[in-house]
Amino acid sequence: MNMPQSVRLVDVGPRDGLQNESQAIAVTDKVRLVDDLSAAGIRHIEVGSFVSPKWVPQMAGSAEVFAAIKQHSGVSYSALTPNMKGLEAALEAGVREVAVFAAASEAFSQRNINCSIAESIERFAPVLEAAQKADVKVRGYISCVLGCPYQGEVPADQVASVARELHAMGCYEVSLGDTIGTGTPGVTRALIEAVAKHVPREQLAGHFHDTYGQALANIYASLLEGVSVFDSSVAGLGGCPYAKGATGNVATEDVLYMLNGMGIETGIDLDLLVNAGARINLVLGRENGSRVARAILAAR
Ligand SMILES: CC(C)(COP(=O)([O-])OP(=O)([O-])OC[C@H]1O[C@@H](n2cnc3c(N)ncnc32)[C@H](O)[C@@H]1OP(=O)([O-])[O-])[C@@H](O)C(=O)NCCC(=O)NCCSC(=O)C[C@@](C)(O)CC(=O)[O-]
Repeated sequence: MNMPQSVRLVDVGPRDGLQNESQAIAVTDKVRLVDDLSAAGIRHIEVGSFVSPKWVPQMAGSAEVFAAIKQHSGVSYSALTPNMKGLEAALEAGVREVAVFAAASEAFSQRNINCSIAESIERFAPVLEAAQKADVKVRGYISCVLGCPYQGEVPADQVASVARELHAMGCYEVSLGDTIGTGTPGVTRALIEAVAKHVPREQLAGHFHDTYGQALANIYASLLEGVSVFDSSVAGLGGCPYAKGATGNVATEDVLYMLNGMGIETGIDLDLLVNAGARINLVLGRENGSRVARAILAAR
């Protein structure tokens, strides 16, 4: 397998990162974060979610955020939509890319979206159909691909089967989520091999939380398997409201530093990205979750 020469980083900080914050965050701060990320050269930004505000209150203002961000051509600004209600709200807000989200674990599916895996796939079918009619791209997520906070081990075959369904129903990319960050490089490679029997590697993405400090190693393992799209959060923002103790996604700055060192192209400016992370940390009163950013900021 050839190592990819370029990588697309999807910054999920404004959504996966901020969804977990209990303090109120002003729309202007969310907008600033998205605009800072696009200015740093991020070409895919997950801006928010159209989900129940009772379940995830922090994402309630997503339509306002979409209305206020500066949208640049060549940048995809996406949002989560778990059902038709979410898709309708996203379309009304002018969103051009959405994501449906399933799980590979029944227990997590129930806690996260209040239905079984099979029911979630049924709910997604009209979302895919309506999105395609509106010429809106749909990405698919699978949570708990390398372990579940409620069920423990998750068989790779189960992940592969959900990935096959999402791909077959029209998701242009399937993002494999290590929600609780327990995966290690060997199982990551085995998982990609199992899933790649059903979904081409060029249509897979890795979404690693860094709870156990394994995310960069798992990204390297995924690169060896030919995966060239990774989700990450600037400054390592976030966690997951339905996975107790989960820390944020791997920090975008840390992934970028590794890719730069390997000569892999991303189009992202590390210094501008560090500034974006530093600014949102100031707003949140939070310590920077990126080791690379901490080192760069200390050296400045
Ligand atoms: C999926 C539902 C809505 C089902 O929730 P439900 O309660 O089963 O839905 P329902 O259809 O019975 O509706 C109940 C209420 O929610 C409303 N409702 C229904 N749908 C919507 C909507 N789209 N937007 C706004 N409101 C909505 C609906 O109108 C109704 O309002 P009420 O009559 O009670 O006032 C709920 O479980 C939910 O919103 N869950 C949120 C899940 C979520 O956002 N989780 C975090 C993101 S996933 C993630 O972080 C993992 C990922 C992707 O990053 C990968 C990884 O790392 O693993």
